[in-house]
Amino acid sequence: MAVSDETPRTPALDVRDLSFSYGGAPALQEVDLRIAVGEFVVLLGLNGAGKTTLFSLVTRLYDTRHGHIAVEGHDLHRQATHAHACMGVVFQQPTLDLDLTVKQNLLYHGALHGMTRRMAYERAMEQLGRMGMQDSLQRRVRQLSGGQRRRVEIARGLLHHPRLLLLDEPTVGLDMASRRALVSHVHELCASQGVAVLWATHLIDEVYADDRVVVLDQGRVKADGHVADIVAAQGSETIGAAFDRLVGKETTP
Ligand SMILES: Nc1ncnc2c1ncn2[C@@H]1O[C@H](COP(=O)(O)OP(=O)(O)OP(=O)(O)O)[C@@H](O)[C@H]1O
Repeated sequence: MAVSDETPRTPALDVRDLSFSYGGAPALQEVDLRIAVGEFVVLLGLNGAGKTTLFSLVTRLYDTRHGHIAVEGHDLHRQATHAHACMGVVFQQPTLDLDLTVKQNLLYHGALHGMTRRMAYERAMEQLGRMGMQDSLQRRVRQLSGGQRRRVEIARGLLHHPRLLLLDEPTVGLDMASRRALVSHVHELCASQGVAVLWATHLIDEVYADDRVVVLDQGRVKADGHVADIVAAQGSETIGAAFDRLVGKETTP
């Protein structure tokens, strides 16, 4: 039987009714979030909104007790290995080994994902090549700039060809030019490699005019839509003003 064009594709990430508390303090409340294959989504929230907690649950650093998470249709609990194989992660705090070379860092990650050295090397060259960083393969990470290190982390996150890339405030500590370049680079990756991306940030200038934005505030999703729709729904002029209104930061004239 032919599959209808209208058959919904399995989302790259499917989060349903997710709640989480630290002790008695709720950090996430009834969060729903679906990301389609190849979609770029900005998770926008102030410090403390719950972005990192959400990442910790999706990457299974914390255990989900209330709610459901699936990656590419793989339930995070019952099919954890498959779910993990489908995701790449760039954490808020850099996790490269500074004393190893770029090559050593990437090949080690490849080994963790069961790749031969040759395959990991070829993929490392492929990913670094996309960023114009092939020449950095033999350099120690310590010798790289902050922006270059972030690119290596993204290359590492993509080495096992995940369908979903999670980035938690990946531009922290970078100057404006490096931030802009990184945001642009990940948008391009999304378009050219069909990778779904969840980009967490509190910086409004990282949002592109046609991005889909999920506004998280005090653990709740306050808005989920494309920039123009959120701006219109809030009766605001800009996404910055709409965001301020949604999180109650609006200043009265
Ligand atoms: N390990 C922890 N123990 C107790 N409370 C925590 C812990 N981690 C986070 N929280 C609290 O949970 C809430 C959400 O924090 P979280 O780090 O997820 O937010 P965030 O949006 O990622 O913020 P930031 O951008 O500052 O990292 C905050 O109120 C925070 O104080």
